Amino acid sequence: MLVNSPNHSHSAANAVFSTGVDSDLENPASPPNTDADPATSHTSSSPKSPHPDFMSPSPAPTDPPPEPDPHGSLSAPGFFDTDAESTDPDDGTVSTQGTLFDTDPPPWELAAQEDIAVASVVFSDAPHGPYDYRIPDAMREHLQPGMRVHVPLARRKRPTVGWCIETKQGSSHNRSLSDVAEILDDEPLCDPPLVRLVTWMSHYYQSPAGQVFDTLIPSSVRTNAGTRETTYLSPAPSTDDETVVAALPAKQQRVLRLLIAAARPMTSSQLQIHAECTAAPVNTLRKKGLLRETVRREMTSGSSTRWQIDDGEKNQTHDLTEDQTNALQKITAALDTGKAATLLLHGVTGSGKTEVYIKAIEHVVKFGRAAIVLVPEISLTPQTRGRFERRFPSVAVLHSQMTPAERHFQWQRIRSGEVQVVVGPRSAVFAPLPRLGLIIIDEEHDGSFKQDSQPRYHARKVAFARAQSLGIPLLLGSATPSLESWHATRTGHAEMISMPNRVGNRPMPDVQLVDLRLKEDRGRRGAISRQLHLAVTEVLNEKGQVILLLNRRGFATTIQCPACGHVVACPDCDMPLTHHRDGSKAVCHYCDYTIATPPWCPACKFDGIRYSGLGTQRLEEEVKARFPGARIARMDSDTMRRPGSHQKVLSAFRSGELDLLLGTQMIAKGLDFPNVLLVGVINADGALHFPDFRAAERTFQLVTQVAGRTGRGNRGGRVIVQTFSPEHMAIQAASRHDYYQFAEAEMINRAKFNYPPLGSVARIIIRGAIEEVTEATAESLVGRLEAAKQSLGADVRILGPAPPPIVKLRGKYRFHILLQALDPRKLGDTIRTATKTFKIPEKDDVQYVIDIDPVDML
Ligand SMILES: Nc1ncnc2c1ncn2[C@@H]1O[C@H](COP(=O)(O)OP(=O)(O)OP(=O)(O)O)[C@@H](O)[C@H]1O
Ligand SMILES: [Zn+2]
Repeated sequence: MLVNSPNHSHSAANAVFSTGVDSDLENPASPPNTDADPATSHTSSSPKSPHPDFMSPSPAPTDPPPEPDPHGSLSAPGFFDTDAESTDPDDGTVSTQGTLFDTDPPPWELAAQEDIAVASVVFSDAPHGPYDYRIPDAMREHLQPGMRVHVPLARRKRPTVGWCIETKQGSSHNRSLSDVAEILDDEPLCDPPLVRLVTWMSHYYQSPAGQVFDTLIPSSVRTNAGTRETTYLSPAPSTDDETVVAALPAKQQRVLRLLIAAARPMTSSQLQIHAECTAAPVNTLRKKGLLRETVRREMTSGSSTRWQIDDGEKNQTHDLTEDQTNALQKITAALDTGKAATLLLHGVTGSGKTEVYIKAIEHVVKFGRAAIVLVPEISLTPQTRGRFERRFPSVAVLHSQMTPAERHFQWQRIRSGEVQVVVGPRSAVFAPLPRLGLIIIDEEHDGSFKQDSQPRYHARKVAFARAQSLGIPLLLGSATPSLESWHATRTGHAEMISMPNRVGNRPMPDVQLVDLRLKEDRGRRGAISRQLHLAVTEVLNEKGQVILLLNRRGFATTIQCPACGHVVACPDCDMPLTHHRDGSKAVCHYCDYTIATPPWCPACKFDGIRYSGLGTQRLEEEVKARFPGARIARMDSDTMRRPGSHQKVLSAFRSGELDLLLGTQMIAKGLDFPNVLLVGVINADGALHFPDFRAAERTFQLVTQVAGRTGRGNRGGRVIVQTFSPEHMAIQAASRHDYYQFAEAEMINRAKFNYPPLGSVARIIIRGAIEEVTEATAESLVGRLEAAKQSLGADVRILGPAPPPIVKLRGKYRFHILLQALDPRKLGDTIRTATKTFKIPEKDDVQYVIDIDPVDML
C-alpha cells in the first residue's frame, strides 16, 4: 500500500471557528448575555443561556502577540483568523491584520509586500510561535497548512521542525523574514478543518499549538513507522529518442527496452529479475541519466490489524424495539438535515444503545460517509469490537496496545477514505476520516475522555467542536449522562432522546441496600456482609455468575464516622476534608480551610471516627476464603497489565469458565453477560466522599452502571449495594435506577457554588522540588490572577493555593489553584492575562500546568 494517498478535501468543511459573531462575545464592551451562537441556534428558537460545554468554540481575537524572537520573525497576532473573511475591520477586538502596518506604507511598498508568500509556523517546544517565515518561490505551490517544515529558529544551528498553520501574502513589514528551509511532508498531515481544530484547542486549553499537533498526529505517523523508502526507476524523457536507445550496448539496451515496454516504474531489483541481469547495467543507465528515479515511501508490513479473537458472542440482528426505532428516527432526521446538532441518547442499561449506533452508522455509510465511535479505553472489549466488525466491512479499531507500525497503518487506511467506522478511545476523535458524517461517544460520561497530560483536552468538547465545524451531528450515549450533557438538553444546546426500557421488556434489576453502619449487617469480619455472602452462595449454587465491585483507588482517606456515616466537610466548599497524618490536620483541598482532625464525630459525638482503606487484593483473598469452590478472577489495573489479559478474562467469563469476577470500575460498564445473576458493590461510598464536586455524580454513575450488568438475560438478576450512606441521594437514586431524580437533585448542589455545568472550573497545578519555593510561586501566581481578574473586570472566583489531595508526586511538591466562573471565556482570559508574562526563574525549578475543565482533582 502506498502511503502518499491523495489528499481528500472536506466537502462539508464550513468554517465555524470564524470570528465574526463570536468575537463580539469576547469583547467586554459588548452587551452581556448576547448569546449569538449561530452554530447551535437551530436546535431551539428560544434564547439560550450559555453552556460552558456546548458553546461554539470561540477563537481568540485578542490573543496577544507572542514574545519577540531575535531570529525568527514575529507573526501577526491573528492566530485564529485563519480564513480571510474572519477579519472584520469594524470589530475593534480584531487587531490582527489591521496592526500589521503601523503607518500606511506607500502603495509600491504594499505591492512589494504582498508579493511575499509567508507561512506561520508553530513549534512544540518553546518558543512556541507562531512565527512568520518567507516561503521561497520554489515551495510556494507546495506548502500548505498542516505540513511540517524545517525552519531556522533563534540561534540554533540546526533547523527546527515546526508546523505550518497558515500561508498568506506578505507581512514582512520592515523586517526581513527568514526562509522556510525545507518542507517535510508531501501531503498535509491535517486537513484545513483539523488545522482549525488545532488552533482552537491550543487557545481553549492554553496549550502550545505545536504540542496539539503532536497529539493529533501520532508519533508513529510523524516518524513513518513501519515504512521504508523505495526508489523506483522509469525511462528518462531522453529515451523517447530511439537513436539514443539504439546506440547503447546490448545489455543496457535490453534493460531499458524492457522498462519502456513494462510502462510502469520498477525497483532496481525487480528490473534485474525481469531482465535477468546484474546490477551493473542498471547502474550504468542511472549514471548516464537515462533512468528517472522516484522515491516512494511504502508500508513494510501491510498486514491488517483486525483483532483475530473476539469473545465468542454470536452475531445477531434484531428487530428494533419501539424505543430503538424512535431513537433511530430522531438521529437519522438530524443526519438528514446536513447540519450540526448534538443529540443525547439516554438509554437505561441494557436498552440496546449499540444497536442504535450501528443502525445510525449504516445510514451514514449509505451516503458514502464515515463515523467515529469513541468508547472508554476499558470498554474496548472484544465484545464492542466484534459488534462493529461483524456489521461493517471496513472498521479501524484503535487501541493503546498497537505497535507504532500498526498505528501508522491504521492512520493511513483511515485517511485514504477506505474506512467506514473508526472505533477507539479519546484520541480517535482526531481520526483523519476524509468524509466524516457522524461522531458517536458511547458512555459519554466517562472520565477517560479527558486527557490528563498536555494538551488536557476533553474528547467530548473536541468532538463537539469538530462536529460543529463540519456541520455534522454528535451523538452522545449513556445510561448515566454527565450533568454537562444533561444540562445541555435543558438549555436547548442538545436534543434529548430517551430509551427508558430494556430490550425484551426485561425489568431493571432489584437493588437492595445494605447499611454498613448496622453491626449485624456489616458482618463480623472482612468486607462482605451477611446478606451479600448469602446471595453469592445462592447464585453460585444455581450456576449463575457474580460480579463484585470494589472501586478502591490507591489512597484517599476520608474522615467518616462509622456510627452515623457523617463525613467531615468544608463549610465554604461543601467538600469533604482530607486527613493529613502530619500534625493530624483535616484540610479542604479546594480552599485550604484547615481544622484539627476531630477526635469524635462532630455530628453524633461517636468516639472512634475512622479512615477507611480496603483494596481489591484484600477482597480477593476474602472471597477465596469464603467461597472455596468458586472460580474467581480479579480485574484491576494491576492484574490487567499485559496486552490481551482483558479479553482472556472476559472470554473465560462469557464461556462459563469463571464464576465470579471481582474488580474496580473496569468491570462496571458495557459488559453484556446474560448469566450474571448477582452484582455486589462492596462499598458504594468509596467515591462518594472524595474531595471533588463530581463525587456524587461518579458514585451514582458507578453504582447504576455496575447494577446494570445484571438482569440482562432471561434468568433475571439482583444487586446488593453495601454503603455507609444508604440515605444519600446518589445512592438512593441509583438504587431506583432513577437518573432524573439524581440529576435534578445534584443540580441544586452544583448551583450553590456554580460548579459545572452551571459554570466553568479551571485548575492550575504548581509543582517543584522545594516546598517553600513552590508555594511562593503559587502565591505569586494567585497575585497575578487576582490582578488579571481586576483589570478584566472578570467575575472569577480564585481559590487557593492549597495542597491537592496528592501533595507530593514523583518527588515534587504540589499546590493547586482553582478558578471558577460562570463564563468560561472570562476564566480563560483571566488565566491567559495572568500567565502571559509570568516567568519562573530557572533556578527555582518550579513548573505549572493549566487544566481547563479538570476532571481529576488529585
Ligand atoms: N432489538 C433488540 N432485540 C433483542 N435484543 C436486542 C435488541 N437490541 C439489542 N439487543 C441486545 O440487547 C443487549 C444489550 O444491548 P447493549 O449492550 O447495546 O445495551 P446498552 O444499551 O449499551 O447497555 P449498557 O449501557 O448497559 O452498556 C445485547 O445483547 C444486544 O444484542
Ligand atoms: Zn473549602
